[in-house]
Amino acid sequence: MIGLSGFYVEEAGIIHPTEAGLTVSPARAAGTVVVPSSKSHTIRALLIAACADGISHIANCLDSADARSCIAALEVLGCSVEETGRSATGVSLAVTPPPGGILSSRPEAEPLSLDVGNSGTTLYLLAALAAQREQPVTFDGDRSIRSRDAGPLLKALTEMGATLTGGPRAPFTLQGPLRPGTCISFPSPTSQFLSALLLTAPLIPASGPDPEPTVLEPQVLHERPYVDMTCWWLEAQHISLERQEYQRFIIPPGQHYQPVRTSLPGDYSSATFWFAAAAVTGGTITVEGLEPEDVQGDRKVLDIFSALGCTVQWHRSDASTPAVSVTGPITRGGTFDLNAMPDALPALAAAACYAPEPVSLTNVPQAREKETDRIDVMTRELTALGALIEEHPDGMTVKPRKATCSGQPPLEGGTLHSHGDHRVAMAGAVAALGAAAPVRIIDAEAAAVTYPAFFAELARLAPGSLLPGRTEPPAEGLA
Ligand SMILES: O=C(O)C1=C[C@@H](OP(=O)(O)O)[C@@H](O)[C@H](O)C1
Ligand SMILES: C=C(OP(=O)(O)O)C(=O)O
Repeated sequence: MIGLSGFYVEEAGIIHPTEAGLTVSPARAAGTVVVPSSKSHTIRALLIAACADGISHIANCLDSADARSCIAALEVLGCSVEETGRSATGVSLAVTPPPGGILSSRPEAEPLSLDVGNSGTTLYLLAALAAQREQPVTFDGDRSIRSRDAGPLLKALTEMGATLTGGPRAPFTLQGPLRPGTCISFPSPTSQFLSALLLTAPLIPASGPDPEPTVLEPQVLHERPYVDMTCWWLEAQHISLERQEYQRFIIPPGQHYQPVRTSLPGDYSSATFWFAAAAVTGGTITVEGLEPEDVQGDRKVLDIFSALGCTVQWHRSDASTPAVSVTGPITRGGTFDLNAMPDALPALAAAACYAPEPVSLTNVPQAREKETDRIDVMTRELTALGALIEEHPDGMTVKPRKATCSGQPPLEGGTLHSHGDHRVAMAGAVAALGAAAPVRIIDAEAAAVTYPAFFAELARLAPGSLLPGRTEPPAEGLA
């Protein structure tokens, strides 16, 4: 325990908000930060390891609520997951699948219940894998998970042979086995449905010497880079797969996963909050831990900050790890298609409040189907702080207020509710850095879903932004 205050409790480098919420005061953000490991890579690595023939050793796995939800679900399926090391950005894990693997089971075995917490990636990807088991497995999660529609994925799995009870939202129960040789045409408004079937199809047992492949034909597909990430993992696993762009995937059954032995890169979606903090406050933030050429689609947010007039610079030398700096402020507006990077919407919406020209975030209807309806929630919460936002079915336009043009802070301060969404909580904190007065963030602890150390890092990078020792936000003005 480092210290206790009216606003937060800091323990082992993590700031826990008190019940009153966490108050973020206007402050300039600058400095260097190492971001935590990628959530999307971590969950894929863990799932592949859980299905592999042998023990995996995965370095720099994300240590966050979503990652822990995935691990807990795999443990219920019989995996042993042991921490073998720890760094500032992640944990090293040894993953030992149960004898026969997590996909084998007897039909008469007791049904199992998995709680995926807040993790949609775990829910969808693991539901498809577990649908191969002959033992029924029930999936459930928190309120947000119970509101997310898994219908198209569940329908595809039943067409492949699974028996479904409940749905289309959690809780639902799946019982296998799946059969090879089906051709499935399905909408994948979240790329996670396609990723789930791509990870599952190779492992379906082959029936006979010349088994028919599984053919996947997604009809509507958002977030293509996440599909590329899944295919990147399958390629690393030497899985044979024939692919026609994003239209058709032909996957022979009877394949196997090998133990994973790798170290995972940092998370571009988490880094986006620091890029946005630099853009809002006009400081320079250097982010370490990211792979410049990684398959993560949110890598492209750097192009957006550049188009908004920020300076983006990669620092690469043989002697040091790569780092990227973003320097604000935002000097221009623009229109940006976020279809490939829906998770960037909350941070970009917060940063857009500080643009001198309109910023439109478009073609991202699936952002309404995340932990919250992020288009609606970000519009409402930023508007309550003084922003001028027009909501569209597939995005939003953030307009400059007169105040912005006259040099006044564009946001007034006040209260922002995260609605339990980690990215809304962190985006709210970023928005607060440039406001005229402090912003109290309700449910700030949601940040722990992907970035438990976020507020501790904010306190370090933006001195004065978090005020220990007070029980109420200052009535007016800068603290
Ligand atoms: O496949 C993945 O790892 C993810 C895909 C995206 O979700 P959706 O496909 O639900 O949009 C993204 O929002 C989520 O953070 C991770
Ligand atoms: C949408 C997200 O995650 P998930 O779908 O895994 O809950 C996210 O992290 O923003």
